[in-house]
Amino acid sequence: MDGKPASQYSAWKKLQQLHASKQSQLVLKELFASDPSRFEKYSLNFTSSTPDVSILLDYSKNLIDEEVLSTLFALAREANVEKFRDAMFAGEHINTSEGRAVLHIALRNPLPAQGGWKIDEEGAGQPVHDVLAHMKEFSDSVRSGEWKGYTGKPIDTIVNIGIGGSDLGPVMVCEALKHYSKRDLKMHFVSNIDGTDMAEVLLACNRETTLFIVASKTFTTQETITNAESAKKWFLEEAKEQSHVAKHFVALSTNTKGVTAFGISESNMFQFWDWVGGRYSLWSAIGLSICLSIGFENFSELLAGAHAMDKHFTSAKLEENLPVLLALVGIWYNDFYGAQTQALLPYDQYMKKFADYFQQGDMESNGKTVTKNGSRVDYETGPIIWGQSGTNGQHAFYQLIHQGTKLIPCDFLAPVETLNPISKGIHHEILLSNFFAQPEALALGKTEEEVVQELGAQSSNEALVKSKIFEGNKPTNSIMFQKLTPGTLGSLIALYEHKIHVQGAIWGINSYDQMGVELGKVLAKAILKQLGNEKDVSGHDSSVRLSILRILSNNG
Ligand SMILES: O=P(O)(O)OC[C@H]1O[C@](O)(CO)[C@@H](O)[C@@H]1O
Repeated sequence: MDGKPASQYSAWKKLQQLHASKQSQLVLKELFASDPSRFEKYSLNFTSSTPDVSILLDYSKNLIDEEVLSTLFALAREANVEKFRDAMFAGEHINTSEGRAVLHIALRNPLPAQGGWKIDEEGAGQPVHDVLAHMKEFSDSVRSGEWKGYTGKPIDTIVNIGIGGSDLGPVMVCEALKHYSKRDLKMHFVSNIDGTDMAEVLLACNRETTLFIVASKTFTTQETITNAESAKKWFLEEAKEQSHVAKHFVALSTNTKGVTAFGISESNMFQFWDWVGGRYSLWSAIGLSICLSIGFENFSELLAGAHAMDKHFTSAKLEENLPVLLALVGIWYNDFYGAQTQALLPYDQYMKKFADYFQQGDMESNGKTVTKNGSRVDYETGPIIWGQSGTNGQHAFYQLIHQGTKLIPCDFLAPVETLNPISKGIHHEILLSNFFAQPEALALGKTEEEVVQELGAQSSNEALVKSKIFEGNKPTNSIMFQKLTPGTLGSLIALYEHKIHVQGAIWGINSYDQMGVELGKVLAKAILKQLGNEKDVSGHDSSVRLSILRILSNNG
């Protein structure tokens, strides 16, 4: 909680010893063979009735036994994980470097009168619900066609302009909940400063029927403001009158001054607060594009699903707490087995952006080298997050997971029921068969004897035999959920958010700032000023200087 280095905990030291002494005994094939109740022991259910959510976490295919697991829980206790969690929920300023509370959980918290927590932080109660009411009113009127563009036509295209947390959450959720979307409302997301991003989207837009959402917590982000200015210029080329902007541009921000200076009136602004981190902001006004796509009721269900997971996280004991479990087994590989990465592999095409989303969520949160009190860590912190939907990934990178030299812990996720049971459900059956087969293959592998038997006469080719051996013993979690509903997605996102929180607490780092993205931004601004004239190019290493000069000579 106070930024104590994790390596100083006695449980940490014991885990180092356990890793050294037990590695050869932690063999999944043998662990399953010797304990028929391993699945019952190492699986957990999360259920909620409103909204209806059912998630099964099977963590039996991890390189753990009772002793390892109980030491991991001891580590969580020694690191005061529960206290740190409660501090977040109470609105304490756990983002110490910026002196801020971390209250994305307040965005999905019902009012205290309706069973929510009381949180003493400006904006965290009624104002959240006032903004939600504004989002409902606005999204209802756009979706019903009541909101008209400057020539009196209803809106049929939404363009969300934002980057990082002001883009990735809305993109991921809109994609994941497409099944629930208003299909005749086209959704676009522009994030990159590369003009290609905006130019290609504008080709698909009609000025009379397009609504631009400028999403930026700070309203100073270079990419977003430049893209928004270009969109406004494009719009005014035909609309002409500045007053028409009000029908076609809204802003989601904490910065009222910046929004009004851009030319968007306060009435077209949806507010949020500095205690909402960008990468945790999809629950806030930043979710307006989600609301427009799937409707306010579904958006509310998404929030309720996350709130249900918040309740679980705050009330379940550590041993039965899904986020805590994911965090602890992650630490086991990250810090003791030397795993560098963690793959997220959803067997649900709607969730194809899930790993992209948590790349920012996890890596911007826990990609830190100093603890909260400023000492350099002498252990590994946040993992590299990556992945894509199954079965596509199987035909791309699974080879390396199965037979490469790197240990890659994987989380497999899949729905019991599909939303698209085409061809009598055969697609889903095949999908699920792969979802079960991969963790099994990763865990059990294939021995030399099995390969020899399989190859028969060809087994005299030793090199061939060796190439077909699967060492196995690769750890995985399997997460099965009933169906991809808004509520379920909300719970799943909150599950991973809290996993990140627990890991950050144990590592003693601040998971809620992102100083590491600043230096590049500052340098880019300085270089931008030099891109007009050769004489201005100074202060760089030779590689940057000569490359800039090459661009300048190309520009004549
Ligand atoms: O919403 P803003 O202020 O435009 O910031 C966008 C993104 O930029 C960052 O500050 C850094 O890349 C992210 O944390 C944030 O999500």
